[in-house]
Amino acid sequence: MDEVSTEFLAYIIGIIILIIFYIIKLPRIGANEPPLVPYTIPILGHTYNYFFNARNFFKKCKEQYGECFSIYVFGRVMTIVSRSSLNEVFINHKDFKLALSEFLPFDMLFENISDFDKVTQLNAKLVKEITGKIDSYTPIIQKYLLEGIDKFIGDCKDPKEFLSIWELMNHIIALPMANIIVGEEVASHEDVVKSFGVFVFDIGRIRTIPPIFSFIHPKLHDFVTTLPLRFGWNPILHHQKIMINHIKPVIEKRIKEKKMLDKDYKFYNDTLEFYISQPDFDYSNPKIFHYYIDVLFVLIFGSVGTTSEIITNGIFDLAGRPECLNELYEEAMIIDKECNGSITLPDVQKMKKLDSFVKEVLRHSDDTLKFLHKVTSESFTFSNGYTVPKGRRVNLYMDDVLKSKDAYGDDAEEFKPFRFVNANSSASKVDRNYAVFGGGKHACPGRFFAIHEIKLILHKLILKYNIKTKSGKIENKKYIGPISLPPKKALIFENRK
Ligand code: HEM
Repeated sequence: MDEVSTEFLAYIIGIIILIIFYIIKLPRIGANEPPLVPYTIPILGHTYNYFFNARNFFKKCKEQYGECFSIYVFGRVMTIVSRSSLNEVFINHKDFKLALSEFLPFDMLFENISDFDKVTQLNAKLVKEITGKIDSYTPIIQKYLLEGIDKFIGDCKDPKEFLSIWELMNHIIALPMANIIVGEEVASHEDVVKSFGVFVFDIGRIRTIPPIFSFIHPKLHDFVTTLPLRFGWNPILHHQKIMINHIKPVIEKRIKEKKMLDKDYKFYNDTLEFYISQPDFDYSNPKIFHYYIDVLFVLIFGSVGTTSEIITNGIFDLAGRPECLNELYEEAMIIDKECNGSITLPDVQKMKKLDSFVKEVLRHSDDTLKFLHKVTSESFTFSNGYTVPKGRRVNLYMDDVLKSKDAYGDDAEEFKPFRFVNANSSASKVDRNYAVFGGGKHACPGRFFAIHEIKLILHKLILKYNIKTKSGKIENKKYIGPISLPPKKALIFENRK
């Protein structure tokens, strides 16, 4: 064969491969499914709009296609569910499951856990127990928050500029969280507290690769992103080692005490006691002990980064609005005077303006879509008649819920810090128009604890510092497609006179 005909053959084969690829990748939508929004570029589908124009794109799609519609992103169909149907996803646990593994390879990260549902149930039980004792934890939270603020922000007689505010807040709240979760003795080690603070960011590094390989096949993306793990780089191992080294001697000590004191044994006020008291707990069996260390890290993963993200958003929302900061300062001063600086649970409950502010911060978290689920039953039919098949990715249109004019009025888009002051609607209350903590049976059990801690730290920061954005403006969040992250801008802290 001469050179020209070889080239021609290669060209034809290339075109055939492309056509086959195109046919394989054509989205298939069943008869009764939510409509697929048309698109112009094959294979790419709606990926560009999903990534670079999320807010406007989903608004237009809803106006045109209604409550439920489907889009084609990263080589797969995804159904978007808006406000009226969204709650059906939360309450039908047999049909939908939160698809966390789409973001992180949990089964590879936490090698000692085989049943994540069991772990979630155990941690949910633990969190409900600590919520019941929130009053007894308040002095511990307060003590270590103050220690963290002093250590990481300190004296700002001369204004100080801080750049990585989310990391800063993570380090501060790691202190009270570590003291409550693993207890004061274990948390007295600096590397333990540091692990609490950086663990979420270390894991997050796996998430940084956008799912471009999913255009070929989702499994290829999973394979590529887990390559470092397959070659032995697991960001958890280092933290596990630290925790095992410091927790083991404390457990040994407590078990000895228990034997010696029997009924007179005084339970420590931390969640380590909860794990130790589980019937199958055995620290001398490495398999069981390492399993519980992983369970502990799942709790840290779900509790520290989430809380510090909202605190960070809150500080930016304050720093850009001096009039709001002043009004909250006045409320904080009155409460601080009444309790002489030592806050109790009823004092936190008195912070009505702060509670309303925190709720508005959460309402403005600004994720267009959130809570990616997967259909786990054969199919699910919404009350509007649309059916989604098994395996379908279902994402929730949070903007449509949290910025709903029906629920929040014509000014729903506006940030109004004191919107809820007289509304008898606290920041931790779950309802269908305020789904920031999920909904149904699995709604976040840590929300009372989280709001309590967020209010406490903001109260202490507002009392101590005047906080401003360096630019003097309200800073925008960072957007990665339909997901938002706190602004990555500088803040100035200055002591109050
Ligand atoms: C502002 C901070 C927080 C936010 C925004 C948040 C949000 C959420 C969300 C959206 C869920 C899933 C709900 C669902 O599946 O429907 C969840 C579950 C959970 N959260 Fe939180 N969370 C926060 C803080 C915390 C804290 C501080 C703790 C622990 C002290 C915690 C413990 C849990 C647990 C154990 C679950 C699993 C519940 C279950 O599946 O039954 N969370 N959280």
